[in-house]
Amino acid sequence: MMAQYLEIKRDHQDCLLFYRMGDFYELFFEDAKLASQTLGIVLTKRGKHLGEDIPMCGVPIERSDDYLHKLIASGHRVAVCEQTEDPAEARKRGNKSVVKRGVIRLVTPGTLTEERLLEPGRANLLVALVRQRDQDEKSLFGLAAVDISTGAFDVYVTEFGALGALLARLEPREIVASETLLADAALLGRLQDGGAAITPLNEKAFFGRAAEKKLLDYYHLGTLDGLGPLSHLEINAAGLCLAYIEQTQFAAKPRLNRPSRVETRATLEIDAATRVNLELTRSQSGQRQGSLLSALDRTVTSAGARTLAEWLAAPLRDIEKIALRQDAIAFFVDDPLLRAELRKILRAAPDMARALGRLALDRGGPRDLAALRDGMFTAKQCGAVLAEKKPPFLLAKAVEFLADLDTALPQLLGAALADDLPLDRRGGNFISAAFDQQLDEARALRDESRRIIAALQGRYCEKAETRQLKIKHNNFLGYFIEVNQAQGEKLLKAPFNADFIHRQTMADAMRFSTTELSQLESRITNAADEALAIESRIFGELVAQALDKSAELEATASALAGLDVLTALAEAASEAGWSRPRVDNSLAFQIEAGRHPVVEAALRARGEPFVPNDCDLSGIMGAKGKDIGGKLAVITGPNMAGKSTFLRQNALIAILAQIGSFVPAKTAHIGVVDRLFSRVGASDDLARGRSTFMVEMVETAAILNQATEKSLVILDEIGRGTATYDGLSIAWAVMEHLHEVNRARALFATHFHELTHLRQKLSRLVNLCMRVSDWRGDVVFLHEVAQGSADRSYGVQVASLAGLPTTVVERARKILAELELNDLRTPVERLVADLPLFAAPLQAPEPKHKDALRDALAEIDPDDMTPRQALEALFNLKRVAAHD
Ligand SMILES: Nc1ncnc2c1ncn2[C@@H]1O[C@H](COP(=O)(O)OP(=O)(O)OP(=O)(O)O)[C@@H](O)[C@H]1O
Repeated sequence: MMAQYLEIKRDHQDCLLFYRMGDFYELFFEDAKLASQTLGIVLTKRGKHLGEDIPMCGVPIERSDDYLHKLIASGHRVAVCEQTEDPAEARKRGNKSVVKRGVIRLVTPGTLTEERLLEPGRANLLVALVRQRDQDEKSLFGLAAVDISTGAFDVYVTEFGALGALLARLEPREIVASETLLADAALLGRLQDGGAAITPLNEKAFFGRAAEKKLLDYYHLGTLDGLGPLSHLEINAAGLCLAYIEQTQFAAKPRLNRPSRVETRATLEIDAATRVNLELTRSQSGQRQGSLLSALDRTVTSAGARTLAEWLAAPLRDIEKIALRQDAIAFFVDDPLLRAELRKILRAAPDMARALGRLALDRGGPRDLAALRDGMFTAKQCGAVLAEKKPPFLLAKAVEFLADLDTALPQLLGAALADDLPLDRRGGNFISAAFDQQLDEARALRDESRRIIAALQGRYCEKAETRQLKIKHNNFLGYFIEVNQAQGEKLLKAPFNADFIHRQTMADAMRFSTTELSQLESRITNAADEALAIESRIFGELVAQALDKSAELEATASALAGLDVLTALAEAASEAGWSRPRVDNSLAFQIEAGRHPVVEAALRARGEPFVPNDCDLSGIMGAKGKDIGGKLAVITGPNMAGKSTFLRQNALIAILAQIGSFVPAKTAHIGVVDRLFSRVGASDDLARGRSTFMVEMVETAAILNQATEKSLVILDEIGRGTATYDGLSIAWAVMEHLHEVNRARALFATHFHELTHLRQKLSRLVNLCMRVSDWRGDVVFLHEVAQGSADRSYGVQVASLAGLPTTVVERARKILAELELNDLRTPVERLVADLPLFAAPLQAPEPKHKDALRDALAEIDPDDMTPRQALEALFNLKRVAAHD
């Protein structure tokens, strides 16, 4: 057996091997040590290898999902090795022969399907990445994202610059890419940012024609035209993904939708840093709690929760699509009774997509079939309730689809499945009585035989003249008669031994059999086996029928999820008094009485009010109706006054508006934002050797390089991580660039009050400040945003509120008074007047030094030169150097 183990293990070095032995998966050698440590289970030993004890540990089959969950969560991959033949078959080859085994599946983070291994409210994406360089050596990436638990399959094409944003949006659990690609350190760093498992693949076999063939075979197509227009990059990425699925799933074939192209330009692009800063799906500490998603989520199904997370990760840019969602939400806001009724029905909707995914992989059970049945009925019910009203377009389409749904399958499942369903199908008893005549007969025989056993026990008691006789069952002996020692001695003798045949003597009992009992046993076993075989056949037939309808089932599941999200967004909007924003293609950004949904909810929980604030960054039209660009608001005010909250709330309102949701504001008018950037708060990235200041500058650079006049930019205290004048100068130049070049709508919070003087130069700059009142020397935060600039920072007062020792606070007051006396601001005012506007030297400066020597060197190709040519080249270089 060890030889077999070692042979299988050799092919799966990068996985822990779960080796099936009876009712356990056993692990050996290093695998056992690792698993026992990770899982906290006992490490034992079994036999010897090369003279050494073999470490071993095991997990029981019925709890293996829990153990798998822990191992995957701690970054391991697991190869599941099953017995591939009946032990009886192996015995036929001789008593010592080993049962055949083989790996049937690799369990990796991106290929999970089991309910207990998956997060209900989160997609479980596997991403395959390929690269292509164009003539300019620019990289383009093809990316395929598959969720084998639901069948979702999307393909994307993106540039390196936008790759991080796309990955941050998708949040894959696992990324597969070629070894060559992963050798690129910059790229690898970007892939590692999201914390996904990274799996290298030897790619050659999967590209080009091989990738095409993978797709054709998978979908049984003769030509790729059936998949719509896909580029080579998309085909390669999809092919790589399918290749990895094959490598991990072996014979099992997940049900996957056909790959569909997603245009990244159709959605609001939000880079990874901004997602983290704005705490969209997770708070800064990594929890769901405290994020926008958790404050917003009123969904009642897991599929709905996943869809909401997807919407929030990819807000739209198409104003028509946004309006369709808004119409549906408004409809539900206006009809709370209908909303409540639908939400009540939806609460019973099971996770159809994932149930279907498991059934397709032959990992499903009776409850998965029931999920399809219940899901279909729920969908029909929702459709009927909605049809009574006059719903807007998006919902009317759903009603139409649901009305046409054929109920033959759920009816069949309804008739076939028993009321109480076991989790596992192997034990049978999930098909209801009266569904199949053959099954009923086998079951009757099986159950009747059991009654006969009970009667037999009574008869044998009489025959053996004892009341202590029992008929029992175990796997080794089958059915047997058990009596105590004294009775056993008696049965060994005449006349009893004519009927009772001795089988086993135990310490305190003896076991017997009879010819009659043996015959009965085979009848019982046969009947039970037959019943099980029939149930298994019926299960297979039902699954086949369900899979035949998989496209319809999938569409039903997504209609239910969509309904859940739309009613949930209406629920959130009604609860918190949100309003429908006006979203168009202008450069407007006008929020009246906006609020931060997460901070407001936290304050409300503490019984404190949130102060709403207006914000107007709307673009200014130039002559001839041409947009000149958005406004740039500079916000000053003390720490703790609410600057960051104000900045973030406006970004969140834009995101909510573009997912089609209502927004926490009295009114809002937003011109669609193409990209959202934020540089908020301090964080360093020591793992990648970047200080706080460096991270800040890298993120700021990305903003200045990419923001357009349709973007929204949020900058919080740029330049504070370095010396005052360096910081001020950087912040100054950044603002000029934003105003003159990017022309994006922007909010800029700063402690450099000097920057407010730029108002004189920059026409679209507005100064805002957080109002505070000074009460007997103490600062009181009003959290109100007002026009104008803050007169002072109140830093010392805030420090005193934070509990700095009084001596330090007093000393700081004195120093501040000295500094103010010297009036450091005067030179800045002068600078504003004197410095030419940023626009003047906007063209990139000429390279400092034209390097002729370097150019000459670049032209030399040593591989292509004779020694004589090399010598000439050397002389030439000396000449160039002399002139330079
Ligand atoms: N509009 C508001 N209404 C009521 N409370 C608010 C409001 N805005 C902020 N707050 C409260 O003030 C606290 C501080 O806000 P915030 O972090 O936005 O201040 P800040 O000016 O950015 O401070 P710092 O400069 O120190 O980062 C918040 O945690 C919140 O409790």
